Amino acid sequence: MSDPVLSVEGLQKYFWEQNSLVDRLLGNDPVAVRAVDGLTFDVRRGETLGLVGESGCGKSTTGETVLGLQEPTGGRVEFEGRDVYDLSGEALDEFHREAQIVFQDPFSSLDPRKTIGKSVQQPLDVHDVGTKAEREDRVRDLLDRVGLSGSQYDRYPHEFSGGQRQRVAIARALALEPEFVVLDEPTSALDVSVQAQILNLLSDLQDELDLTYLLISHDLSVIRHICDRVAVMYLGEIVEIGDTAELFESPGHPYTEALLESVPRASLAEQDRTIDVLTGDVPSPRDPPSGCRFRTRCPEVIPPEGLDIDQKAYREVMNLRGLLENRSLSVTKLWERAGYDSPPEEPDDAAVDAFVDAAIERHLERSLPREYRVHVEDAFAAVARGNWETATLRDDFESVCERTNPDLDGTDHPVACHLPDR
Ligand SMILES: Nc1ncnc2c1ncn2[C@@H]1O[C@H](COP(=O)(O)OP(=O)(O)OP(=O)(O)O)[C@@H](O)[C@H]1O
Repeated sequence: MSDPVLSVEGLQKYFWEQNSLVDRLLGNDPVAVRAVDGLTFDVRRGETLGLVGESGCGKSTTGETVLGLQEPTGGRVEFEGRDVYDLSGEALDEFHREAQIVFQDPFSSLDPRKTIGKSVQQPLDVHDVGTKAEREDRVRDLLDRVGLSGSQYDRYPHEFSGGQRQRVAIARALALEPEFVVLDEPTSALDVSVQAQILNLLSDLQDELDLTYLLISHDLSVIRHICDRVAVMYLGEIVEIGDTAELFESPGHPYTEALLESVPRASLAEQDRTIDVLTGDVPSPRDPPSGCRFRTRCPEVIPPEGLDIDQKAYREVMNLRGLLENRSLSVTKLWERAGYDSPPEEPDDAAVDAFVDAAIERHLERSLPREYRVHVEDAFAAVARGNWETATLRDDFESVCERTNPDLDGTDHPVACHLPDR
């Protein structure tokens, strides 16, 4: 196993909202957006590590924070054994030369008023590399290397297609002969027909120039095509890391499995799937769920010991518990369903019974055994009487998944899940 080029430990990046002077004057408390919340991983020399996950799970923030483009909230990043956030002067300059980034959108990452030659040359000018003539020669050579031509030095970005512009952006990222490149969705803005060409170019350049990549993508086919290992991110955390082939064949985390299931499959045999695909939205990183962050959508959330109900019924109860704990059950609508134009001030027993029936009909499609159903009925009755605090159903239905956030365990293929040996 090769040594790491980049080692990340406990990395955090929070953005702060409601943090302006006006907010302070109005007495609004700042709200943390926990975009990256305690990541630990290595990127090994010469490999491509993929970072995959749904939109908003913190991939780009991770890429930018490890490069120091965003200031970290906590944690360490070591590049070639040196603490990146401690660097200054010449050592910081060297890091900026050795670690580069290619962004998703080649249309906005290139200055339309500059020739592509000047854009690629800019990092060489900034770092004062060689003579002017040597810099120009290097740029022409780079343009050849990325499948364009040195003779296109004086052309402007608008004269190029999306794929060609991304080649220019790659040439610019390579201008200073970096060792490590973050590729942030490098093909997402391109036509499908061009995507494979750019991925192949990146692979060829990696071999020729001994590069190490951190490839950020939400697209599993891109990840599978180019990555040696994959880290799966969910809501600011890594839930699984493993070799690409192994992770695709035997995903260890229910989230990874659900992500893989959400990719359309070509073969008929594979289309006949029984596992649920991902449903619901990713919760907000402003207020992530307690315990395992995936538990609000997980198809395998663990019921308390002795609770003998099937997973779909348990999911229904867990969704209901979310509504009760957030007090977001539509009480007025349930009273309407129960036959009341507006919520009665002091409902009598008959009114409460009608409310409970309406709520059960609305929120419990699956039948629960009588012994469990009474707890749900009691909770709805409490809501009908306005006693939200006694209606959490926590005592009867709480899962280990909401109490404790599982660690990323294991050596070769670490997985953060309470279910052992899935
Ligand atoms: N400057 C910012 N201020 C506040 N919140 C931010 C800021 N930048 C990102 N976020 C939030 O941080 C979270 C992670 O965003 P990030 O862009 O890193 O995710 P991502 O996985 O790369 O998603 P995408 O693929 O959509 O870019 C999101 O909820 C996003 O809204």
